Amino acid sequence: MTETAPPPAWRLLLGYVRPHRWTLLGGAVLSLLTGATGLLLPLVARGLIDDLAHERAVTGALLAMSALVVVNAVVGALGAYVLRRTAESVVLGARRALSSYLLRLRIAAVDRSEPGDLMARITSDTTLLRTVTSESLVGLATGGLTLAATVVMMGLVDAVLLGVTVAVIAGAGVVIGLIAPRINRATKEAQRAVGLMGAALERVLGALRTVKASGAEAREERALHGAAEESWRQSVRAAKWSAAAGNTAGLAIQVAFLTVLAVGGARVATGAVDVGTLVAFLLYVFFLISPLQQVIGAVTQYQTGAAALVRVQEALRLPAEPPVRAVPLPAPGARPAAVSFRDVRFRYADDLPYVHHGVTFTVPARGMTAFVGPSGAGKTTVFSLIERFYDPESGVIAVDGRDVADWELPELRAAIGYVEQDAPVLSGSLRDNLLLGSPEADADEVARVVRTTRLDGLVARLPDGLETLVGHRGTKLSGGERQRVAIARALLRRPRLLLLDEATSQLDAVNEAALRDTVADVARTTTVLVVAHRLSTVTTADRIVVMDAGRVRAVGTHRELVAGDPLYAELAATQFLAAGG
Ligand SMILES: Nc1ncnc2c1ncn2[C@@H]1O[C@H](COP(=O)(O)OP(=O)(O)OP(=O)(O)O)[C@@H](O)[C@H]1O
Repeated sequence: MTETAPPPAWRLLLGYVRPHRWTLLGGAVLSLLTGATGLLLPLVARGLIDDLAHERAVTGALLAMSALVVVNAVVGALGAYVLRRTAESVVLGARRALSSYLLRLRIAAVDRSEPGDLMARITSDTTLLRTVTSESLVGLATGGLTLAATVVMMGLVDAVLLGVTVAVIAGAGVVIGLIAPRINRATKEAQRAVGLMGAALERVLGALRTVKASGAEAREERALHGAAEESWRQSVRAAKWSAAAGNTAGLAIQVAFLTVLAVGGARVATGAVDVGTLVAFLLYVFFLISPLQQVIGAVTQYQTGAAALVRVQEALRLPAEPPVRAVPLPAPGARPAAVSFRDVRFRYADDLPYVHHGVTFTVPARGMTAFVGPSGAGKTTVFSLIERFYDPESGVIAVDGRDVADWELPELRAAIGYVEQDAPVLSGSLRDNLLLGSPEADADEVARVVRTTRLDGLVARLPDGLETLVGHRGTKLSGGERQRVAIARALLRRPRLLLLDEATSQLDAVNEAALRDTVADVARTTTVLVVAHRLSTVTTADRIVVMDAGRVRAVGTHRELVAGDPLYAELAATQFLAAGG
């Protein structure tokens, strides 16, 4: 992977804001208008008092004042709404981009990340873009404009005093320049701690039963509290520097006021300027307070947003698969797929040992092939490579004689039905789970597959049938039921190639026999690869591939291998039999 320097945060921010630039501009104009109508009010009030003093009719002035008040309130509310809405749209844009991207992440990237941290980046970090959009960008624009206008006015009044003021403000700028990176760093650390907390939470909630059964609540609690406290500590640090930055504005104005008073007083004494000019100038110095505060606020807010943006961007730089386009599933009766591995070498990461040291085998279309071998031999990895969850370092993996690297990913995966060893079931209804990989399957097909996987008894028993919610990760189902759901889900895709990573845990004898018949039936029309843990599976297989320590050591039928391969003979005698085959 070539590493290019990440673009600066402001560029990233503009990227997210660009689609909303016109509404943002509209919001900024509305808030400027609100300010302007507010400024007009004293003028109209002065007119009203004038009218009263000269006993003129005040109706006009009263109407004008009322109109101004109403316009101020309405435009103010509208402006706030438009800005907030735009900011929410920026957050939405970032969340959509990030969630689409996370779904496309390469499995290797997910292996190296913490899901809880990625979740925090989508939820918590993107939220920080809200204020940076509505306050920072708009504050910088409106505050900057007012600041520039005031400075121009000051220049018209007296250039020397302007020089004094600008020098003081520049000093404040230097202080802010020193403080801003600290806010950025502290916010980044605070958000990192939020990510750690997400990861710690995910770890606990993903295995709450094990945590409880291990009596590990107190230790896990300490880890969670530690992350929460770290986030607090860093947020407080950021708050401290933000407060210091905020006060710099007030301090700069006080210093500017005193310096202008001293220098201006001296200039009045020498007759360079008159008292009126000095007073006018001092009034302008006070006018500076609000825009200066706005600009400094914008700078500090920006640091917070920039820190979050960098974290969002880090996630967007993880290796991902190309965007997928929907492809149809194989038509009923589509021909089964052939699979071959030629001298495949693979390791999960550059710093990990090789898992495949030149794996070679050929599986013809149709029929059942079982992979057996000691734990860790690299059997499941064969499936991961066929699905292209990972790419081999060398060698060729071919489906239908075509290198999987040349297949379009969605097309390759559409041809395959994959049942993982731990048979994951997603939260939602039973129907959602069955139709996950084949949303278009009709009721008859579902009913047929439910029958062949012997889920019909379960469905009949459940009060809501297929609509029953299965709970987080399918906790409301038994282990065996989860396996059957996973198999049914894969079968509904009418795969040309079925990858079945047999669970090491047992199904009950009746269900096991039924599923064996189903898989044997499927193997008549489809290519089935099974990572086998049961003797009953290998005895029905057309061929068996024996793997050991990342190599294929023998291929044959059960009868041939029992006679010809000592490792297989031993596995068959111990492991399979022990597993209840
Ligand atoms: N995502 C991963 N990242 C790093 N190493 C991995 C990963 N998955 C598996 N491994 C390692 O690769 C090796 C082979 O794993 P694999 O799951 O292919 O074995 P297996 O033969 O299917 O074992 P079992 O029969 O126990 O399921 C193991 O040593 C394992 O520790």
